[in-house]
Amino acid sequence: MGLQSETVMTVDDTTKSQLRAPEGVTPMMAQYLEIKAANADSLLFYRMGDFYEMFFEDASVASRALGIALTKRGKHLGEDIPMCGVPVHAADDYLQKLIALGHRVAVCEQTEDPAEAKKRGAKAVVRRDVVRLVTPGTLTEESLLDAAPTTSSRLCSGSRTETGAEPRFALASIDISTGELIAATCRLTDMPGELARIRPGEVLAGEDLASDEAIRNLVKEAGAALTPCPRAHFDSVRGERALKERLGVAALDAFGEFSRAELAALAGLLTYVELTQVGRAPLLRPPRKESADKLLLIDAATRVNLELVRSNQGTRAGSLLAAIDRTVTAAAARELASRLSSPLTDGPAVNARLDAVGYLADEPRLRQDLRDGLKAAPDLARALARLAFGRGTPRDLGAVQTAIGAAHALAARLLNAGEALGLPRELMAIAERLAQAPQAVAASLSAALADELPVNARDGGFVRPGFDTDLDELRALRDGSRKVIAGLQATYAEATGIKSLKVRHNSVLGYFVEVTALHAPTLTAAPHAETFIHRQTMANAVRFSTTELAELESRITSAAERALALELDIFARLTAEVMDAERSLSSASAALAELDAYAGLAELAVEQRYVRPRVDDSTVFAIEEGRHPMVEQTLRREQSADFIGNDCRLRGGGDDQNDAPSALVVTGPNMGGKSTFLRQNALIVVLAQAGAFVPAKSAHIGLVDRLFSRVGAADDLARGRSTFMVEMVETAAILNQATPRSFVVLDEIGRGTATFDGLSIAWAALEYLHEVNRSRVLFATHYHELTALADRLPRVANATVEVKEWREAIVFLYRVKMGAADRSYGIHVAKLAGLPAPVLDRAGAVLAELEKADGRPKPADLAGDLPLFQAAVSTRPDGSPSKLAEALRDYNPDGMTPKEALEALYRLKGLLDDA
Ligand SMILES: Nc1ncnc2c1ncn2[C@@H]1O[C@H](COP(=O)(O)OP(=O)(O)OP(=O)(O)O)[C@@H](O)[C@H]1O
Repeated sequence: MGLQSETVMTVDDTTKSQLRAPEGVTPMMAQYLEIKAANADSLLFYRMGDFYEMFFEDASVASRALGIALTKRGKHLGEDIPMCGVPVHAADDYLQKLIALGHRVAVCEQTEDPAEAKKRGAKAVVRRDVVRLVTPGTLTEESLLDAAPTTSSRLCSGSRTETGAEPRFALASIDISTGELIAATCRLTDMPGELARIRPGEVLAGEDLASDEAIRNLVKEAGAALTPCPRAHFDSVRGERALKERLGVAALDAFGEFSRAELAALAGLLTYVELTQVGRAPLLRPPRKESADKLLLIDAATRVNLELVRSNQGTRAGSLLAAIDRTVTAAAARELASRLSSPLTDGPAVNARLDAVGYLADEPRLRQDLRDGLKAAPDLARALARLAFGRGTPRDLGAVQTAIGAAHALAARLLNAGEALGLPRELMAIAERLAQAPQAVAASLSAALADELPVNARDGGFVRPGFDTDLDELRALRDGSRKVIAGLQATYAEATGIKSLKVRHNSVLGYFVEVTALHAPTLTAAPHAETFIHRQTMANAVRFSTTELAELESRITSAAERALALELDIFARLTAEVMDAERSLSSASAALAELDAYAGLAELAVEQRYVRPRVDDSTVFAIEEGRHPMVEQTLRREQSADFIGNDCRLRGGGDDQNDAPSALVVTGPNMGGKSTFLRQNALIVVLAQAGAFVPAKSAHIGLVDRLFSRVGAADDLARGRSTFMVEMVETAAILNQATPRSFVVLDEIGRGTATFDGLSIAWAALEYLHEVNRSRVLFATHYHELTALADRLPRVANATVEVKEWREAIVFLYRVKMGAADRSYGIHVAKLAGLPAPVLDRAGAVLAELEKADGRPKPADLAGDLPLFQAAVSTRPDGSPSKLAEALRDYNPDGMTPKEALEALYRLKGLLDDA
């Protein structure tokens, strides 16, 4: 097969030698070894009855990985064969675990009935074949594909376009569960962001590319498995030809202009899919070209920092996606996740999306009707994908039928509303695609399918009575015979005079007559002995068969078998009919998801009071009373509290006549709301350019080309870098990439090192952003010294979060106002956090001293000038004796009565508490 992954188990040399010598082995083992040798890089799930068995090294690896018992089965070359197995019905769970651990699994099924094999001789082995390879990027099982839309089963393939100073990479990706196919090109520096956006489970690369250290690290950091494939798979000519063939088109131009490298990446992808699915053709939607210049570039760290589709805990809950998702179908939730992951930079496209949201926000009745209709629509995309893969079920056909009906109903509702009001472009296009859902297919399905559909085609019974006369006849024969059998019980009971005689069925005897032991002699004696043939004696019952029963039974069986075969034929025909209409069905399914996404965003806008942002080509960023989508909802839910909206006005581009600064330096106490303010503005950019309304009173956003958001990093020891190193690497990335159209959010950068070093770096970075990058910048810092920059640089201004002091405590107002913070209140916040009083006192004293010194203190000075901890109780920050010390000095223990001494003690304690 030639596919190898570095993350998969490799077959060790002993196993290889075991795999080689098939002499003297049982025919079954010989078959196993042959199949295993052809799939040496995968664990082999070898179907035996109701189990998938694994042998040899596979068994040891899998039993360890899955925590299942390792047993033995027979001998091979004189040694026990290790074996373990998983039941077929639970195989999905085990597959999932193995895939998550980076293994690949070859699923080997019996491809003929054991009865067929027997006909070839008693020792003949049932034919088996690998029917597919399961790898992280090629999962299709519903249970494997965690229904949550944040997890993606994308398979990605990369190819390098040019070497030299700045190589570019073409990335093609497919979502096997829906057939969505995308190609794009990016620079190496943008690869981490692109991979974080696509979130592939597996990345394919030609052997040369896959051995590149930088590429391997990138893929590893993206959490995907890297699978090296032969160079020959990445042949652009072959890719183009394969795509055209699959899509039945003469040219791909209609779908976009694909570069040679993109076609090569697509070729690698399609070849691998073909190999892993062993000839079965998955669903393929026409490829979409994503141009880097049409997408807002968000690097990997920013995606994590802003929690776009996953929270920092790795869950969907807590993410921006979870906060804004009001869609009613899983497909639309996936669509929304993809829009949030890939906001646009194309103004007209953004505004077209906003038009659609705005229209539905203004039409509550229409919105409600559409949402009700969408709720009733099944997941068409996944049903189609399963049918394409040959893993479809009658219920998938039913889903296609229902979805076509829903599509037409929704199209009619939209067009009807549009007649009066005129639909915006996006909704009109959706209505047209929905109206093209193939009604003829729905008609065939509704004529053929029964009302209740089984999960499995092999269960039969899904074809509607009256649809096929042959099938009806066979069913009548089968059911008629069953009735005759039911009647036979009465006939036999009367003939023998045994009232308790029963006709029963089991899988060993088939139909049989059962009487109690007491009555058995009646049947074994004349005249009944001729009719009733003894089969089995149980503790209390005796079982007999009769020729009549046997004949009826074989009639039933053959009628049932023929009926099932007919039904399966009909199933195949219907599936083919659906697949012939694949293009228009895929388009309708995408339209359903988009409509739901728009209706969901409109619902959100109304429910959460979001407004339509004005989006244009300027470099303005003007937000009035902006809010943080996640913090706002959490506050309301958990504390019934309102979020305080804050304005933010910036203008990038570096025009010194700006009416607004290009950079804001935000200072203020810890916990005051700085980070929240910074992030909410970045999130507003993402929402607006994804085509959603935003949490604000008004918003005007000049399209942003790159978005950066960084927090002074936490240690990344897993990657072997210190806090400071991570921070500097990330800051470097921003300074090297941000443009006058970019939006940069920096939260406490530079704090990971010695104060003055950190301050100097933060200072220089801000100057550089101001002079060179000229981006829109929000810069939160605890270095108050940075506020001085506002006086030196024309486009830097200060902002601070307001607090009120109240009886030595502080109250956070969460209001951002222009100007610098007068003090930092760090010690107040430390008090809120419950630091012991002596520590707070001591910190207050050190602070006073530092402020007096107005510069960098020498540790020696501090030690010399200030009292130590032990003394803190007896001295004030200014060094004078405390009240406690003074009171103590006045006491004369010898002159006190016990009562007075006790009172004095109480007083001292009181003074201590006041301290
Ligand atoms: N505008 C607001 N309205 C209401 N509550 C807010 C607002 N902003 C922040 N908060 C509340 O204050 C908490 C702290 O805010 P945030 O983390 O932004 O503070 P910070 O100034 O960045 O603190 P630190 O400097 O310690 O990181 C938030 O979790 C939220 O509960």
